[in-house]
Amino acid sequence: MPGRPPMPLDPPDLPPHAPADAPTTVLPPVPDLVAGPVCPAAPEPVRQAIPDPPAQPPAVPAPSFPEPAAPAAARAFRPLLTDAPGLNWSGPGDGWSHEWAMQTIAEHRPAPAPAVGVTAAEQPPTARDIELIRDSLAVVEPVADRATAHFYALIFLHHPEVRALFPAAMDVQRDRLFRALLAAARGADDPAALRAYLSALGRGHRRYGTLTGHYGPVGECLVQALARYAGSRWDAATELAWRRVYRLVSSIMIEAAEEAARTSPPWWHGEVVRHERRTRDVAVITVRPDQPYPFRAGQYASLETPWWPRVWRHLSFASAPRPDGLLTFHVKAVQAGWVSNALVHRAAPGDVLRLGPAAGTMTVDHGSPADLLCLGGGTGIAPIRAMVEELAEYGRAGRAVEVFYGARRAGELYDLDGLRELARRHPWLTVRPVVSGTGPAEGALTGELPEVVGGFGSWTGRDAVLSGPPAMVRRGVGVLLRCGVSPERIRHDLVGDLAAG
Ligand SMILES: NC(=O)C1=CN([C@@H]2O[C@H](COP(=O)(O)OP(=O)(O)OC[C@H]3O[C@@H](n4cnc5c(N)ncnc54)[C@H](O)[C@@H]3O)[C@@H](O)[C@H]2O)C=CC1
Repeated sequence: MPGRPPMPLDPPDLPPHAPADAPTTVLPPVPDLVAGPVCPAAPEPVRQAIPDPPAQPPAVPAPSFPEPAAPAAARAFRPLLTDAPGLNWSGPGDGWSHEWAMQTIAEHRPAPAPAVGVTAAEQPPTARDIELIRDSLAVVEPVADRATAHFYALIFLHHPEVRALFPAAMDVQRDRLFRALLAAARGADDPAALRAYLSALGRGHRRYGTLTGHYGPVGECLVQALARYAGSRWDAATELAWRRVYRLVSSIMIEAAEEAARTSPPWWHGEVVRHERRTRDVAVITVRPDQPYPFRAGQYASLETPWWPRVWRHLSFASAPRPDGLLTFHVKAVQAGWVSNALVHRAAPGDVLRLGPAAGTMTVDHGSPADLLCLGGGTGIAPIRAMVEELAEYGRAGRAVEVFYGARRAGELYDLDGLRELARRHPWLTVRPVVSGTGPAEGALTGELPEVVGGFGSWTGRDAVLSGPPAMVRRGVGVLLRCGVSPERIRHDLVGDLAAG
């Protein structure tokens, strides 16, 4: 058995870059804010007035499920990791982290009563509150790892019943929480978008087992942790600001979760029915959900594998809703990616995954008369493939769709045959493979995907969708803006990230 880490006063360092599919959180206030491919601030494109818009895809009716049903023909879940002392550094079940947490908390006893009146904390946040929150976050940012470790230590010590909702390894989780707080503070400028996002977040948190009663204690722990690490920047006005914002955030999430509980289960089970290795690292996985699963092309789901309990990873649907109800995902095994490696290298037909509800706003606007330009990089092609399928079913006649599909090597264009097959059947669709690395690239354009698209000249008047590595999306947006695409016509899955600069 691996030895326990020494007993430092500080928790282990966070990895500089969290793997794409590292653990996601299970508690409010905003843990998933940065975990998903789509962030809340995606602007709704300007809708044109057009006669007789084509039919939208029918929404799959969501039946009422008081409790999630047992999966049909499910294989028993056999977690790979049920006890990992070296990883499970945080939580009352772990002696090392327990000791550390006791020490840190003893140093800083919970603040007595809040310094502000209940009534004041119940008021909606003001613009000044948002400023105070941003100021205090700026102070906490350099010590974010300690602040978030302290936050979780407080939760796990004072509310140990909550520990079971979290993944065993908490390191990436800590990083996510703070980045989420930053993203929420930034998003406060657009209350409508933030509300939409928080509602989705509240619905999504049902899959973790989050209950309405968890929000209050979590808020208290958050305020205490921030109070400790905001140092002299913390005062009564800042505390009031945090309480108001937290109250608003949690009320939106709770309302959405309770609303969703009336019509849909907190999660779905999905049995793997097909597993195709397309390259060494990429698998295309088809899943049969145990109940009707409502979604739109361009959205994504959170997935949990049997091997890494409570570790969720976002994946886009790679096909439009179809009559047999099956769902397809494209997964690339990334370095240190627990979920992605399990899905690519271990999953097989018969394995049962868990799925959270569909989320994301990068859907096709069938009311738009504009031609559509799509940039898909690597497995980022997945939602674009789904959107093309949906357009084939419901798109308006005469709307041209151009897909640029980028990879580093020709052999990595794992979905090119399928896209070309679609293009053969639908003359409105053009598919252009783009290869950025050296090596043979027969039939493909060469160069970095954004620059290749920019080389085509003006794209004025188009709707555009981008999906792929964040750097590609960022550069792609810049190129499209320079090529005449209006900002409100550009959709991608990194809006919050881009807003961050
Ligand atoms: N699996 C899924 O359902 C989805 C995945 N994604 C994301 O898509 C990404 C796919 O990653 P990989 O397949 O490894 O792609 P990759 O790293 O192999 O790159 C794919 C394409 O993007 C271009 N690219 C990469 N970095 C670039 C940069 N800095 N500037 C300009 N172009 C750049 C490459 O030249 C290539 O054309 C991941 O970040 C994943 O999270 C996004 C949406 C859905």
